[in-house]
Amino acid sequence: MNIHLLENADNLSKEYADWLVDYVGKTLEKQDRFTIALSGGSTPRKLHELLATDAYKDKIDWSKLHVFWGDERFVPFEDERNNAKMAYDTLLNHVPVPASQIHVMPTNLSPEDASAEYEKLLNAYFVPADDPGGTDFHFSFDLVILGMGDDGHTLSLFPGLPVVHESSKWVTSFWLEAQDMYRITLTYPIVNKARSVTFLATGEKKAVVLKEVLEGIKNVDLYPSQIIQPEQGELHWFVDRAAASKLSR
Ligand SMILES: O=C(O)C(O)[C@@H](O)[C@H](O)[C@H](O)COP(=O)(O)O
Repeated sequence: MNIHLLENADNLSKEYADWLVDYVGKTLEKQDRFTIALSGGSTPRKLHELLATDAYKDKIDWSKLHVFWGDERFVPFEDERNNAKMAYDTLLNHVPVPASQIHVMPTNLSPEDASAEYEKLLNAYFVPADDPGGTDFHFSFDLVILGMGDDGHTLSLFPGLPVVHESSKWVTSFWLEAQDMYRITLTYPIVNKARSVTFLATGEKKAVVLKEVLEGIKNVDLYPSQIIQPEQGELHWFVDRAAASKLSR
């Protein structure tokens, strides 16, 4: 695991943007597409806005990006809570990713149909045609960007819910009582097959839970972020000083 410790949220966005430019560039020297799953929440906003500035826009070959989401609040696209809307407003409306390569989690179908359709799409992207059962399938996304809630959740894997352990599907949906809405989310097995997984966590409200997630006893029901452990890929945590303030190292 790699921990990138930055002074504050602005520095973190800049460090992450530089890391991303480098990683996308190196990956595209070896292959001609880059698959990325974006996160919802508020933390990635600054990063998105930075990537959309003139200073960064031209450093990434956006035409090669294939964009997905890690999870979605099951509200219409126009709703301010919709994760895809946030990403369009802050980044995707400002950079030239071909529309056919942007794969929003649908919220205009039933939650079950939406997750089944998204899973089918991921299958088509990641399971080699000569290995339909996916038995020799090593990697999914080139990059998954994740956030972590103050309660230790990531994606829509919330503490104490069965969805944390879902392993028979890559995408699932469920009713989230606490927020009075359905959620659609990637599950841990497909995320753990990514080549690189990066968490972004800032602010003192995350300090206690970050310590538990990184240094505490493993208990994924209490701290679902702990279930994210790439099998063969890299795990990076980008944290600011406030979020890291309780870590012992
Ligand atoms: O849709 C969502 O709510 C998420 O994708 C969620 O997992 C998010 O990443 C964390 O809650 C962190 O959110 P913040 O960045 O706002 O702290």
